[in-house]
Amino acid sequence: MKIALLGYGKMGKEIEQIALQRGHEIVLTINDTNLEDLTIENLSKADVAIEFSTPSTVLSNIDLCFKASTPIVVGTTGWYAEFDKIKERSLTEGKALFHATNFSIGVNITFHINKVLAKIMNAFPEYEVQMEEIHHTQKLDHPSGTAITLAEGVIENLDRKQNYADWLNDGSNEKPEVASDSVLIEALRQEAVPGTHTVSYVSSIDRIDLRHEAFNRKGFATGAVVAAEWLKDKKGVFTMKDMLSF
Ligand SMILES: NC(=O)C1=CN([C@@H]2O[C@H](COP(=O)(O)OP(=O)(O)OC[C@H]3O[C@@H](n4cnc5c(N)ncnc54)[C@H](O)[C@@H]3O)[C@@H](O)[C@H]2O)C=CC1
Ligand SMILES: O=C(O)C1=N[C@H](C(=O)O)C[C@H](O)C1
Repeated sequence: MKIALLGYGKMGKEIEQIALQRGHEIVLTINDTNLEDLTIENLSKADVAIEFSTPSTVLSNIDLCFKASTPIVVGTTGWYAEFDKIKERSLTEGKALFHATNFSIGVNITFHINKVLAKIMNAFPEYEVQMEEIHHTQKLDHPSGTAITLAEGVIENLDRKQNYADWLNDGSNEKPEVASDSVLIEALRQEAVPGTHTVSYVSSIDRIDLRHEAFNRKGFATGAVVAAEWLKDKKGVFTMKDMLSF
């Protein structure tokens, strides 16, 4: 498969290694030093594009891939406010889009358990739910896309929670008070952490933690390449649940 890598930073480079190991060819790599190569003509030479760039560049990259009719796998986070518009456009124009806030199998298993646990906790109002995400200091968005997906899983299944609140705990501010129907997501930034997410249920007598810790970026990168292989000849909008069998 011929792959275009839109975003050739930490994730783009990790994806390149996995793609080559799986027998694919990288026909285009884009970062902020060669944007002149980011053309519809170049994109149309790829069977699929894998997009891990920045929250401020992802939408124009999706637009270019749609114009080139190149299926696109999007891992970039921090753009989901625009998701409904992009989905609508993809469906009406017959394009192919695969998106996920987290491509790792371990996190997707965690997403599933999180929903089951939230449903169980309806019967136990003495537990308060809270969330924490820890990432490297270069991360541009907060809370992480994964934390938002976890919060959505709680909100869909735990009747006493209706929304989430974001707290970037960088030492300059106090823990905010949040309404009782809100899940607080605490975002911490620490040197070189690939991504750690914890959903906690805390009562006055004990605490239950559901925690996923990525040791490196291989899980994210492998998931993105497998998603690209899966997407290649499809049209429509897909995510990990469509590809995984649980
Ligand atoms: N869904 C998932 O499983 C994962 C998602 N991510 C997300 O992927 C994104 C990228 O993460 P990293 O690789 O760690 O960031 P990074 O900062 O290391 O790399 C971003 C790259 O995008 C490039 N870039 C800037 N403008 C561009 C443009 N117009 N078109 C294409 N590339 C452009 C930059 O030069 C840089 O090379 C972030 O939004 C992050 O949250 C990261 C890991 C896993
Ligand atoms: O920026 C990152 O690094 C990561 N971003 C994704 C997110 O926002 O959830 C996925 C992973 O946690 C790493």
